[in-house]
Amino acid sequence: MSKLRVAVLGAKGRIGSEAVRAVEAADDMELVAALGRGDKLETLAESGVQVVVELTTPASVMGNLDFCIRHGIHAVVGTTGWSDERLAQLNTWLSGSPGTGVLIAPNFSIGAVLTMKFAEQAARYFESVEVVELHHPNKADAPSGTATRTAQLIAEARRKAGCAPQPDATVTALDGARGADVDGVPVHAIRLRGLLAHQEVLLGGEGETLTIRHDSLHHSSFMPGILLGTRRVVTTPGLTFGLEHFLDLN
Ligand SMILES: NC(=O)C1=CN([C@@H]2O[C@H](COP(=O)(O)OP(=O)(O)OC[C@H]3O[C@@H](n4cnc5c(N)ncnc54)[C@H](O)[C@@H]3O)[C@@H](O)[C@H]2O)C=CC1
Ligand SMILES: O=C(O)C1=N[C@H](C(=O)O)C[C@H](O)C1
Repeated sequence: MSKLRVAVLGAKGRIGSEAVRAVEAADDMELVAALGRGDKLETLAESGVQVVVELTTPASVMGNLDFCIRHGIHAVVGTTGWSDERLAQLNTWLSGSPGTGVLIAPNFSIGAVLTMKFAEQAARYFESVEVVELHHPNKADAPSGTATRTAQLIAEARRKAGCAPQPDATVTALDGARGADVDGVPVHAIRLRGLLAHQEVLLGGEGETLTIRHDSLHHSSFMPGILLGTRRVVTTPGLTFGLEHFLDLN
């Protein structure tokens, strides 16, 4: 059987360099390009690549995906910074390239995907819910893509269940003291040397609390998800948002 031809964009970055090693080690994949900032995207077309793993920056990702989709190259995207406008733009591009698949995964680690799922399930049973994400201090964006997605899933679950707004009697607060408001869910971002990527979802009801916590202790935690996404995206045209769609979670 022929090997899947894979390229990594952001190949010298923290997660990109780990992804290069993971693709090289996968028996069913061949690494045909590993590009960093400033490298020419035309190299991709010449390499005969089938799937690009995009792990760069929010400023670079749209240009890279525009190129991939125009050339019918599937993409597995871990880069953060997704807005409704950006997703709509991607859908427009994809409609002009039927057969091309793009997976955007706010988080590739199975534990983080499960944290989001469990938080979504628990959200309607508790009066209060807040998200705390904790990352290494070199992270460029806050709150994390994972925390933003978690809060959106929680908010959607609470809306569907007809939950009342969360109790919060705060009248005066220093800017930022109550975190960022993501769809009505407070999200707090901590940056601390020694950490990698961690998240807690705190839920509170009458006389009880529930804490769902996940810790990524090494970038290797993201690799099984990246490899799974790479194998599945070639047979999944259009836009898929979230690795959970490639996992049998129901
Ligand atoms: N979805 C997930 O599971 C994960 C997502 N991430 C996300 O991945 C992104 C990268 O994270 P890190 O590796 O920690 O950052 P990093 O800063 O270590 O790496 C980014 C790399 O991309 C390069 N780059 C920038 N523009 C480029 C372009 N146009 N073409 C090729 N390379 C380009 C940079 O020079 C840098 O080497 C961030 O958005 C981060 O939040 C990180 C870890 C897990
Ligand atoms: O920048 C990181 O490191 C990570 N970014 C992603 C995010 O913003 O959610 C995934 C993970 O948290 C690691």
